[in-house]
Amino acid sequence: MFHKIKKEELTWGESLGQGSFTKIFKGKREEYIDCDSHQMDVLLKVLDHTHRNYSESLFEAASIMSQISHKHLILVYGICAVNKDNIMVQEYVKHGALDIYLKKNKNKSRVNISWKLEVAKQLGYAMNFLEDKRIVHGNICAKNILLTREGDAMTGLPPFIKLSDPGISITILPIEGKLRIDRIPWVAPECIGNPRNLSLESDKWSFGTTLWEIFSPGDLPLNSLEPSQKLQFYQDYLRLPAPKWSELAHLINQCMAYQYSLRPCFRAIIRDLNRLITSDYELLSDLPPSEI
Ligand SMILES: N#Cc1ccc(Nc2nc(N)cc(-n3ccc(CO)n3)n2)cc1
Repeated sequence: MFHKIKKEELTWGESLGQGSFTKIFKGKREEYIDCDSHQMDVLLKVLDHTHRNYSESLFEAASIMSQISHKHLILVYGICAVNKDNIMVQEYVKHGALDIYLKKNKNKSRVNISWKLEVAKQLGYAMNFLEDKRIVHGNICAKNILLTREGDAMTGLPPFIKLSDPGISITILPIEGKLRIDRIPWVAPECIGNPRNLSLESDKWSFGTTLWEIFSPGDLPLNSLEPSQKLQFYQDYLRLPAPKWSELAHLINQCMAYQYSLRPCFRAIIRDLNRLITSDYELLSDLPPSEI
């Protein structure tokens, strides 16, 4: 399962924002290694009291991430459950979530095509690792990608990302609720009607949507649609607006195949991303970065 962390070990810092069910805070964790104390930065993810009934889903998310370790997966130290608070304690990632970073750096030259391809490839490695272990993540999106290193185009230092925990699983969200529709177009079509269809294949669909997010300058897909129109999008087998770069559009559409057996495995996705990386340089000559 996961390590139980005592309240006394934790010191609370500033609020860093909130998700749909949780609030996140910076914190410090006191830990004793061979009897002298060490203070380390941690991220405290607190389940809202109103969603206390979702606590076992938060524990499940922590448990999944605690069972495995990989350089592109977030390190979860454990859970601290005190009176009515349920807190997931994870490593503190310096630059936070990718969706916010992309918005903030929308037209910065630092976040160029090779930067985005590197981030996409690292996510592919994390997903390939999970696929090899037959572990379903269930909530792949730019909000759950964390940036440990911004990278530096001058020195050629690439960015470095870690995939965060999946948070509250869609399988326990009420079927009629808006909360599940809000996850369109990240959640695969086969999971909207029956979330039990969450699978390694549905993670591939979400990867496709996340690729679209990474290459769209900070836009949210289908953001302008009402919930009913989002459902209709799937019923009409519609596609996200294709990026101008046709090879990228092709890869996104392969991942977001409505027929889940047609979605490529992550080994194939990584191979295709490597092809884009090598082909990318001819492309640079004729399109400004924001026009991909
Ligand atoms: N300004 C600012 C700022 C915000 C957050 C961090 N750090 C961090 N560390 C983690 N381990 C996880 C997260 N998350 C953020 C959203 C989610 C949802 O998954 N996680 N943020 C650093 C700077």
